Amino acid sequence: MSLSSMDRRCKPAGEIHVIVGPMFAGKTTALLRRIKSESNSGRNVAMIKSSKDTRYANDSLVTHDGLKFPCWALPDLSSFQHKLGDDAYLKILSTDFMSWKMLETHVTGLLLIDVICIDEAQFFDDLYDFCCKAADHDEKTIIVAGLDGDYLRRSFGSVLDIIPPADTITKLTARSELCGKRAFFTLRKTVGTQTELIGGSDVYMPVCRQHYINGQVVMEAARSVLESCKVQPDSHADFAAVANIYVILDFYFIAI
Ligand SMILES: Nc1ncnc2c1ncn2[C@@H]1O[C@H](COP(=O)(O)OP(=O)(O)O)[C@@H](O)[C@H]1O
Ligand SMILES: Cc1cn([C@H]2C[C@H](O)[C@@H](COP(=O)(O)O)O2)c(=O)[nH]c1=O
Repeated sequence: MSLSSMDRRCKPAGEIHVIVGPMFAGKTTALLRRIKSESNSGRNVAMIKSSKDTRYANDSLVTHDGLKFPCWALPDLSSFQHKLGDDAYLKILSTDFMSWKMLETHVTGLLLIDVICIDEAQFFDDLYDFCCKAADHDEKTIIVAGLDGDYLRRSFGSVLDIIPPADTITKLTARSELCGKRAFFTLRKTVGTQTELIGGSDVYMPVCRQHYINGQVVMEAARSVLESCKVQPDSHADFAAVANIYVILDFYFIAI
């Protein structure tokens, strides 16, 4: 069998597109733009975000400047197909494209998903398996947006794992809140050290490389002062230490 006749028998292929960058870079805004253009081309789109993000209503995706779109808030991606219903998800049940076309005419009114957008991808542990299955076997176009790195610039969740099977990768940048230069990183302004900490501009700011390095030094100092407070609770030294943190932070975040 020639390659071109095999091609004709093949099912149409899916796609994976990945959008990464720090917080406030416009990843969610880019997803919304993409949804609009896909819907304008007549394709059915589903939007998924993580149910870990409880900042906004569970049924909407909201950008940092307030744009909204209805979405599914899910704890993991494997529950998507289950919630949506197998018929709606599995646009092509049969291996044969023609029999799908026949089936389609009988399933009127059923929402058949062509494009799946995933926001906050860093929170989904099953990202790799879901994206590969959906694109390779189920012919979906998957558009993934998420943080490539956490506040310590470590790889975040499984986002980097889907770079190899992706068709395209876009790294967006924000504007540094401290100097206006291009911001590649997210600085955490609070002393918490857990990797996952939901928040917006109250907790994080986008920064350039220089302000990331300086800011990390300041925050690490603040964290160790607070850590030392835990050793001797209720002492006068605690208040002095906490006061010091505010002086340092004031100096860094306001004076600079
Ligand atoms: N430091 C900031 N605080 C709040 N909003 C910001 C800040 N920097 C940029 N923004 C706004 O956020 C928008 C991007 O929001 P969004 O698409 O939700 O970003 P992301 O999903 O990458 O976090 C920008 O267009 C800008 O208007
Ligand atoms: C850097 C960093 C961020 N997070 C959280 C904070 C927000 O809830 C989301 C990112 O949302 P966005 O759409 O990209 O603005 O992730 C975190 O948990 N840990 C981190 O290190």
